[in-house]
Amino acid sequence: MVSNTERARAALNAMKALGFPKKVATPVLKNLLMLYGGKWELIEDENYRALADAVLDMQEKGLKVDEDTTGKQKDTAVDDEPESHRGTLRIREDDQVASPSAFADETPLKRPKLEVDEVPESQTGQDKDSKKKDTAVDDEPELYRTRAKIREEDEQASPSQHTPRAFDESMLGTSTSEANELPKVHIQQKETELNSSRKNSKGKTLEAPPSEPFREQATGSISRQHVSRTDGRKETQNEVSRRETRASSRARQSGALQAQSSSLVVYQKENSSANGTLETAVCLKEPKVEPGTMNLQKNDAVVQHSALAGPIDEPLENNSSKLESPLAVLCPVEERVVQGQGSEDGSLRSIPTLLTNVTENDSKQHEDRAHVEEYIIAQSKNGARDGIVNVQETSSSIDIASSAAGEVKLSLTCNTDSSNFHMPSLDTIYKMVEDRCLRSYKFLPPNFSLRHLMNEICECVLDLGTEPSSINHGSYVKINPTIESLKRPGLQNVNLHPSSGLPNVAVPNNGAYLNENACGNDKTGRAKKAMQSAVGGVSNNMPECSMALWQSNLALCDVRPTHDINDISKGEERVRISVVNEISSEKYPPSFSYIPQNVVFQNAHVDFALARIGDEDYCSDCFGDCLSAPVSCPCARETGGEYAYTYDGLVKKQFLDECISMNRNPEKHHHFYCKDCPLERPKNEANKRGACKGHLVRRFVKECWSKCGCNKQCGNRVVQRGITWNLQVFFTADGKGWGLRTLDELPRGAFVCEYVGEVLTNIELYERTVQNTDNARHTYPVLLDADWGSESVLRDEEALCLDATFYGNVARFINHRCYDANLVEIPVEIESPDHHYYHLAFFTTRKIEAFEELTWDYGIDFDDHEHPVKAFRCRCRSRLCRDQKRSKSKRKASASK
Ligand SMILES: C[S@@+](CC[C@H](N)C(=O)[O-])C[C@H]1O[C@@H](n2cnc3c(N)ncnc32)[C@H](O)[C@@H]1O
Repeated sequence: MVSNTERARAALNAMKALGFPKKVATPVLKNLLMLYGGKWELIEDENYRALADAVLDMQEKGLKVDEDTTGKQKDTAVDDEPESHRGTLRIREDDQVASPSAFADETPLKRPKLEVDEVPESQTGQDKDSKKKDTAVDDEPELYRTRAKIREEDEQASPSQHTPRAFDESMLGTSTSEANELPKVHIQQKETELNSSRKNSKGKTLEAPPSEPFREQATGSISRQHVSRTDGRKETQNEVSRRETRASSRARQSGALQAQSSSLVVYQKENSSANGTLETAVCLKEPKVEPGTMNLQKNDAVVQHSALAGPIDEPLENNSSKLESPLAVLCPVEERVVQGQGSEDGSLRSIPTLLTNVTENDSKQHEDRAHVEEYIIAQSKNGARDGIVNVQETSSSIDIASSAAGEVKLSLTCNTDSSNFHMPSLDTIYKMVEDRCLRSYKFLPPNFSLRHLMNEICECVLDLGTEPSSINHGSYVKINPTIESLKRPGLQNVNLHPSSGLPNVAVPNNGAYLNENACGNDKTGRAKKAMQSAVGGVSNNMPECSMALWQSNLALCDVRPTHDINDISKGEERVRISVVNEISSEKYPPSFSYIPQNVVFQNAHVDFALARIGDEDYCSDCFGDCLSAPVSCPCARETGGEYAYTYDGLVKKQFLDECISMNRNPEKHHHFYCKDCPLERPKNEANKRGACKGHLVRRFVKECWSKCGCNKQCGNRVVQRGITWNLQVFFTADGKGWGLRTLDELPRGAFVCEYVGEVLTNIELYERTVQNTDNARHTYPVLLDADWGSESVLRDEEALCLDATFYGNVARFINHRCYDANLVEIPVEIESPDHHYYHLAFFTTRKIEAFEELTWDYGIDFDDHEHPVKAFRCRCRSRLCRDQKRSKSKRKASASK
């Protein structure tokens, strides 16, 4: 028996003979082997044709990338290219639609073919000439010559198989019998490209009667490829059966996975040729097999394919009764929400379907699992799609189906008016969804990846579905999350983020099974891992986009603690910050991510460039401790030439008094009124924009920093050294929830902590609060408006605030106290001399006893109903409580009426 090593060597040698170096061919071979589930015969078939094609595809892809990087290069390349190649580029450029390659980023094997295998009969003489010229071997780029060479070898190696020749002139004029032997996918794809290219590159459509569906496709925006015959000729029965026979034998080799997809090709082709309407499925992957004839159950799937099966760009037929679906994708009858119904207006409906395939090599027990993502857009007239596609009348749906053959399919159905629909690239979809999730849920760990989540979902379905106790082979899970439903509040007892939302999940047949196993009790723990990996390993910090499946299971499982009660900062601070609750049974504060320093959420402009720090803003000449120097350095300029701190690291009395006074009696201090207030700008849309309410002009402390000559122990560096006192998060006894207290006695003027959170633009904050339909309990965001008066116009990205709701430090636990709070916030400049961004540091307003609660005055106007965060009923118990005063005056007013 020939060993794998020998087979690999032989394959690489064959590639070498074709001019592909080992280092190029090796990774492709590996990929292919994975995709083929270790079936060497598929690779060796036809003198390694599949491998050669894959290598070529990869090279071709590389070529396109190069071309696309510079416009100039692109133009030049196009001019020298054969028409067919040019066409492919044009499709991308002109139609602004993701090209096949755009969907095939994951693996070169996903790239569709670009061969000239056949030209439609309707092609004009002029076209033929130009085609001949374009494809003449002499004019071909090396890539094409190599392809031609492969084809020649193929023919020599297995002439009986009628392997198509590339760039054979005899194939350019008409559909020869030889050309008819080509795998249909190649032919039709090529035709599409040719037609598109001609139209796009020469500014006119040169061929084909408009009645042909593919013409519409090539010029429209919905789809770039399809697999229908485009020569206006219906396939003869002989051709169909010959093709099917071929496919059948190939399918036997390659297994059910390939055959499943292939069956669709047959179906689509037959219907398209019979009908010719614009109902198209686009598959962006190249099959190595032809339409198959596996004995599949009829299930009317709109789109089916596999990692190994190829571009299926054929028009779909209304009458879907002939459409065959994979054996395993059996939709329980009760799950067929809509059968054979169209959109309400009867218009075309586009159904982007996202598929993730997981191929298992049985013998290796999951070792050679290959994940391949594919993209298909299917369009069906009048929604006549009964079967596995679950059509929601008004919203989108996601269907998951798994097969005994190890295939997991996720299909996403979106109802839309398709008249101006064009298919975006998978990557742009991922990006947009991630951006939206981030905007809506605010709580995605930085490494959250939708792509990863998709793969993990498939793996989980597969793992759970292949558990011995499972009864769900061929089962069908229906999930209908819309962005809105994702925002719905999460389960209360799950201890997830308060703003978590759940998609609606229906789990026919095996709901109980999933509940038992999805919490990580399955053998592989993959379900739990999926959760964690999708959100960056923090399972309990699940964002709203997590699936209800996982969340409901969490409720039944022992979940990981939300926080470490010994140190809520998880070691991020210099001191440990413990958590205690002596009042209620709530063990931990609600989930949030602890960060010791501010992080920019998205659009905030925060510039730490050293070059921006001018001579007047740092002390290059200082050495050691600036406070000990005989003369104050430039860093003291901000505080009138005197440092703000004492040798003991406390804020000096005079400066502190001034800051306290500003907080307690803001009306006595200078306010700045913007002409165009950034706080009012976002209200434009709602026509609620009002006049600037004024911003208190505050005093800043400026600390020395990296550009300065002094050392880290310099007395003018306090806030940047972080928390030094022992603090504790505790549950308050007076109904304020969690709070922060000191375990040490604190002197007056001591730095306690900084308010740390996400740096948002005010627009982002506005969007957050407006979108906060589920009333997530926000901590109080703080405006960084202390120096807005120094700018004539503040751009949106410079009008910033801090929000600690989702990411923050201990300061998020500091409760409010009206007027006589024991902490005062002071703006501190550290890294950046511009005051759009600065640190907000809390200093003690008086001596504070150990175990005293720390408080600060949020500056709430309890009558201001426009504040982003709805005011609470104040329980500060200060004699000067503004809320109490308000209540009293309200009571008085109503009593006097
Ligand atoms: C920044 S958080 C403080 C931490 C919060 N207590 C907790 O449990 O997470 C602000 C929230 O605490 C509560 N809070 C703060 N000060 C309060 C006060 N004086 N009276 C009543 N509730 C207060 C309010 O719910 C407010 O929205």
